[in-house]
Amino acid sequence: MEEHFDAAVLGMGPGGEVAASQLLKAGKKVAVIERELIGGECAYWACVPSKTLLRPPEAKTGAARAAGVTGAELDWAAASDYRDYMIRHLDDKAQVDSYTGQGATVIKAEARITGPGVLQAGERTIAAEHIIIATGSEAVVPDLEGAENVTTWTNRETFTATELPKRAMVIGGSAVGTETATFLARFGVDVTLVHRGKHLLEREDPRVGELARHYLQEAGVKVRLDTNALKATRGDNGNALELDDGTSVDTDVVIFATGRRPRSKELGFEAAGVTLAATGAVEIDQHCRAAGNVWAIGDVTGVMPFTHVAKYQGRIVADAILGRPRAATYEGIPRVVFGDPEIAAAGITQAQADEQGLSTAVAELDLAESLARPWTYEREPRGHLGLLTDTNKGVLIGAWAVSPLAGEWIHQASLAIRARIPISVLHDQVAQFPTYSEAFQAAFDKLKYRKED
Ligand SMILES: Cc1cc2nc3c(=O)[nH]c(=O)nc-3n(C[C@H](O)[C@H](O)[C@H](O)COP(=O)(O)OP(=O)(O)OC[C@H]3O[C@@H](n4cnc5c(N)ncnc54)[C@H](O)[C@@H]3O)c2cc1C
Ligand SMILES: NC(=O)c1ccc[n+]([C@@H]2O[C@H](COP(=O)([O-])OP(=O)(O)OC[C@H]3O[C@@H](n4cnc5c(N)ncnc54)[C@H](O)[C@@H]3O)[C@@H](O)[C@H]2O)c1
Repeated sequence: MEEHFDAAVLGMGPGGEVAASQLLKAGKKVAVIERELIGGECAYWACVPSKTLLRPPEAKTGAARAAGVTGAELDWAAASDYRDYMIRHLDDKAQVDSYTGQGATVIKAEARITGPGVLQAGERTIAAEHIIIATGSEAVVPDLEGAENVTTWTNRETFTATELPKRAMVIGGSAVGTETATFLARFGVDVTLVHRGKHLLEREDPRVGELARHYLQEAGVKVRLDTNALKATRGDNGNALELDDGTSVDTDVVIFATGRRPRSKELGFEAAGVTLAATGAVEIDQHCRAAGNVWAIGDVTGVMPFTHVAKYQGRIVADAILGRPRAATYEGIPRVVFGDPEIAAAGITQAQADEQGLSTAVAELDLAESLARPWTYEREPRGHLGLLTDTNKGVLIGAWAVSPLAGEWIHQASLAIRARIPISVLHDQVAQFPTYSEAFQAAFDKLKYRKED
């Protein structure tokens, strides 16, 4: 027998959770369907455990860098206990009870769409006026010869590990690779990171990649750029990874940080009129509509795969269903990699500006040369800020910062880009002394940001 709902949310990661909560608050009859754990990848295997485990080493290096502090030590048992608490011991009973308490029908089952407005979730047939696809993404595991002979991890094993290996090879030099290598190296693991590109974090400006490499090396990571893993073997000295430069590196574990793929295969989305791109991403319009009354949010859309974007799209869809539609805009949304120091960016890069034929000006600031805060913060001050402006419009279009707390103060650039605040206003903005935020004014001092300057 069919059960009827105003909306069915397929996948309860951060995107699905926000959409469901907003609709429940508005009094809608909602079914939420989750095959694993309510909270999704982010809460159990990605953002939350990684940031929880990156914090203790950050505090330790922070203590070592601050004048007058001695004796901070890492305690893996305590750190991993707290991580287990933060990932709810991989148990979502409290979340199930909470959504049930809010009036949702919670179905813990694998679901697929069987036709317009109809889903099959385990034994249950769900008919819904609106279907919200929020099935997220999964780790891409490349076809590495010999991988079956060695221990391989993705983010799931890495960030739920109870014991750390002595040696680790990380394949992939983007966000997951950088955070994984930072976490493991700071906890004393001998880490080699192999990246096939010329720069780490290739979607950012090359300068960001250079700085990321510098700080990974400072943490003890051996960074191998322009190098590919060819074959994994098991020998007397444990596992080994043969690389395409003719060398081989011994390791206990090979960690894939090689990207994510939308979870869209064989879920019947086409039965509801949804179009999938070649990448498997669900195609959406500016209201996150995938077809008729079918909506899609989060990683499955392939649009900026971040939790904050999934949550934002969840609000966009809930508003559309509740009769107050607004277009999503992705301008200025921050991107933060939680290295040590943090690596943050917003807006577009120089390469993207060039592709768009924009007339630009750039400035880079070494924070220690211009500001007091880096010196009051740590004995050997770190930090760089890069700005990119559109000289025709006199607005900021891109910014990056590699610095302590950059993930916090990048939000000024984020807002400036999104709201297109004139640089004359930004330049006149007064930041508290002594803060990292003062960097913006100092960088604007260096910048030719209007054509007539
Ligand atoms: C190591 C790592 C660290 C990260 N750190 C950050 C960070 O610090 N900040 C940040 O913003 N982003 C981070 N991300 C990205 C972030 O995890 C994702 O962008 C986010 O989880 C996407 O949310 P989502 O709701 O789209 O999907 P997901 O979190 O993937 O959730 C989708 C849910 O759908 C369920 N599902 C799928 N198919 C079905 C089905 N057929 N039936 C029922 N249920 C189904 C899944 O079980 C899952 O629970 C990180 C990613 C990784 C890998
Ligand atoms: N702090 C954060 O917000 C945060 C942290 C981690 C991840 N994330 C999100 O998760 C997404 C996935 O991150 P990611 O780093 O896994 O993926 P990615 O797609 O950003 O990078 C994957 C990397 O793996 C390399 N690669 C792919 N296939 C390979 C192969 N066969 N051999 C060698 N190298 C290969 C690519 O060149 C690339 O550098 C990101 O887009 C990001 O949005 C966010």
